[in-house]
Amino acid sequence: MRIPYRSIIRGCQTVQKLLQRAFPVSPVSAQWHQQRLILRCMCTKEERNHYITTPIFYVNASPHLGHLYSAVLADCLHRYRLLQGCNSKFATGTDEHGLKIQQAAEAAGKDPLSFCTDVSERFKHLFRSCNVSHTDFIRTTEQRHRRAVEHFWSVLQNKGLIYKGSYEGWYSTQDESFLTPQQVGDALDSSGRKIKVSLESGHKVEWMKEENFMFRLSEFRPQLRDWLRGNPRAVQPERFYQAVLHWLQEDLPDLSVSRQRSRLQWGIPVPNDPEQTIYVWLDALVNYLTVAGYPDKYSQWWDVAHHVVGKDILKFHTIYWPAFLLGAGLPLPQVIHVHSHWTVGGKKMSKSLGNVVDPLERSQRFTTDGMRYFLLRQGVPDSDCDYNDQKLVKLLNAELADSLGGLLNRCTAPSLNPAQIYPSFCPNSFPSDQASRLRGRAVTEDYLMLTAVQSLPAVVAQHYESLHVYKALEAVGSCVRQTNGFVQRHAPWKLDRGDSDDQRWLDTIIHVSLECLRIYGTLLQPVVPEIANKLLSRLGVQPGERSWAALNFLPRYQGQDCPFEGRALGCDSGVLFSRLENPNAGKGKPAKTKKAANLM
Ligand SMILES: Nc1ncnc2c1ncn2[C@@H]1O[C@H](COP(=O)(O)OP(=O)(O)OP(=O)(O)O)[C@@H](O)[C@H]1O
Repeated sequence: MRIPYRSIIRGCQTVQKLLQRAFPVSPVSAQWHQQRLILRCMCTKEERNHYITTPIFYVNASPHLGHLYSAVLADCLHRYRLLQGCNSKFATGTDEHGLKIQQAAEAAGKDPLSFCTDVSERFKHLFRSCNVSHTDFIRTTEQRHRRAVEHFWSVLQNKGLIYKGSYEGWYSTQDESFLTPQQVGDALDSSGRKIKVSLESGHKVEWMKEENFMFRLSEFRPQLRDWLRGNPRAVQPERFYQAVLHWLQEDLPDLSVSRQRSRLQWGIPVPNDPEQTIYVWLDALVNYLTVAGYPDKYSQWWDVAHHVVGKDILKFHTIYWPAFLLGAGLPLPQVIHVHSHWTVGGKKMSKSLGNVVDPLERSQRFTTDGMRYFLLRQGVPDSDCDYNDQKLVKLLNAELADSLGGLLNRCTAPSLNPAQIYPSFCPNSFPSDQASRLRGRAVTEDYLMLTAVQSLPAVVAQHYESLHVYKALEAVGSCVRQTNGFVQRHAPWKLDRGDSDDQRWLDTIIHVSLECLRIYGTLLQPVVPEIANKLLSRLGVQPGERSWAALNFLPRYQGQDCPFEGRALGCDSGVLFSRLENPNAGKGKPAKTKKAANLM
């Protein structure tokens, strides 16, 4: 049985109330126990496998920032699952068939396969450079995929769901999409000629009339509605779920699933009918099954599939794809996570429009983790986000260089930490029981900070799971600010080292701050793996001590042993994140570090 995360949280909230009754003097204790409970429940045996996919990207041109965004969102979810101790399969790849590619290859004077190989390699290179840790990269021109598509087609055909018919209507080659008359409007092309366009994408459409194979999509409307009504979290966020339900109120005509071979040669031929080529979207969507192992052994992964897709392909993933799967008698994806678009000057960044930001060049200029952090910190699944270099530099300097990097500098600076160790925690200076608090040196804000950091893993987990990564990063950022405030408030550099009480308090301040940093570093691994590694290595946290289960914040406060206390810090490999220059001031060279300035 799977226990949804929300039920765990609700259950934990009930348990928290009971614990608060059991530990009336220390609400923090109750939270500590709540967190343990959540950590233990996180990855139950039944939830061990996860299969995460990005869309496969169309290779009609080089990758842009929007593609990298889809990939790092999915990568973040995959890395988070691994941290939880789950088995996670993470697939991405390239979509290589269709008329657009046939035409692009012709224009480039190349044969389609070498054209595809060339662009596919660019996607692979980008993902490698940006630490996208996919476990499979599929190309739809591979033999394993052709076999899966042919099998899938035969299953649908044997069930009587595909029939030979005649399609007449509007078609957008640019979107590889069929449109109803209501989805089409008038426009003028660049030379002022009247044309018909898709109202949604603005791309040109043409009237198409040809004999081809049709899929009985209309039969699936009731089943699709039942699925969505019974699974209100199947499409997230909510606004996209509502959009799909709305579409399902309208007519759902049967769908053409092949093109005449005379028009489209670059694709998989329909089994037993060499005059027809399989529709590129049916071909592309089956990639998720191919990677899971279809048609052989696939249920281990297929039963736990999560798709991450842009809103431009919502209909394909929430109507066509589930209908094909229902037709083939296969389970539906668990969740379809939808995200909005990166825009430039308010317009969707798109290969066809050419208004693209080169993600490779930007990640070289602003670092890989800088780009990952910016995309995940600013990208909001529900609404579009405009890309801007200045905004990026400002955000990275404030949050990674000054706030997080500054905190690490302070706590590891030889001036404050001459022994370069994880110093001791003194329970008398920071007592956990209410009665002794007046005798300690910690103040109310310090206790509030502990409570915030204590509950941070559960907060972050919830946001990672729903792919609201920006909310997770907001929560981490707020705790980092509180920890900086803690250090600033007690100004350890002003304490008298000759006084044993002051020295114990100084050590406690540093111990607590390092513990906070350890939690931040562990939680940030899915977003900024290199920075998190640098931070945790500097703290002396070993690779085996970086999992979700190892979070266990500030055990000394609970009277337990802390494995880090007294341990030597790792070596100093420089500032955590070098400040970037404003792109207007110079061409994005790393600015002088503010290491000294960050110290006090
Ligand atoms: N501007 C964007 N912002 C966020 N994600 C995007 C953006 N553009 C594309 N994507 C991601 O890439 C997926 C597939 O995009 P596709 O390969 O069609 O790129 P495109 O630039 O939209 O191409 P085209 O302009 O040829 O339609 C989208 O579903 C989405 O996941």
